[in-house]
Amino acid sequence: MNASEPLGLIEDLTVQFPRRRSIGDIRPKPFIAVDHASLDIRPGEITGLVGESGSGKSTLARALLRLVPFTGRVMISGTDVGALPTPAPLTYRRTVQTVFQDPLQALNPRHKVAELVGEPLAIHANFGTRNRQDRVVATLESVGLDASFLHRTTRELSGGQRQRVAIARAIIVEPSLLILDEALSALDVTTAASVARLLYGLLRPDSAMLFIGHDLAMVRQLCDRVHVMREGQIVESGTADEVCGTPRHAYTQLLVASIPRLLPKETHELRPAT
Ligand SMILES: Nc1ncnc2c1ncn2[C@@H]1O[C@H](COP(=O)(O)OP(=O)(O)OP(=O)(O)O)[C@@H](O)[C@H]1O
Repeated sequence: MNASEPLGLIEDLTVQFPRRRSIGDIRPKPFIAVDHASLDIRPGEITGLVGESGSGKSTLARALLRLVPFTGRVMISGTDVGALPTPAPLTYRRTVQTVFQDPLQALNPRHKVAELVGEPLAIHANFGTRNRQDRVVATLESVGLDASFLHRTTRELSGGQRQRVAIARAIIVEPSLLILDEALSALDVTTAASVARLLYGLLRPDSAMLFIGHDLAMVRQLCDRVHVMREGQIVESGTADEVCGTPRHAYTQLLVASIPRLLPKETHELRPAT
């Protein structure tokens, strides 16, 4: 895949949810959570998706994962996602992995780190079946944890370490697209910054990340390009510096104005010098 070719192409994506009937309302109109949204996701980049709570960011991500019905066109790594059955086949589920805000919900508390990180290799049986243990250790090391963590449960880890385990579990099957849905939001600033730095190291030229978040200061540091979502629509798109530095849409201006002026020191210079 060459860098000019998008890894993900989302055109006119619309997701509607039926509303419950209310008294006297025979057929209420469906609720439109994502409203004709278009964006692309380029390889080798971290694409940001920002917007206030309820603006439709997670629903857009769920459409990419083929978890909700949608109209419009979604192409991820050459797969026409709308043409896939629900649930999506294993081969596609390997292609797109997600890390959520709360790793305690996503990770079985009775399982040890070795099982949690190794499990996707068992699920995706055709992928990396040899030297499974070595691969688990190498993946843990790539997220800054070592073999001494293998036999701990998630309750024996800090929030940052848990999120690193969740990232290791997602990347062990080498997805083309890693969706980070508020993945840093529950972490303190220092820990979030160190996990954000880690994300750079994990980005391959043929893979991409979709970073969903509220924190525009973090998004500006972390992302290459940013899309701003409001009431299901993409209202502004551009490079992180354009969108966060010289926002054009009034809504983005409001979001930017809400960034604390004094950013904590740790959020500066997340990107390695180029
Ligand atoms: N399964 C569902 N049925 C009905 N409405 C839904 C469903 N899932 C989401 N919604 C609604 O769609 C809207 C968008 O929700 P979504 O979770 O995508 O927003 P978000 O931008 O990710 O918010 P947050 O930042 O709080 O996670 C919300 O009003 C939500 O209540």
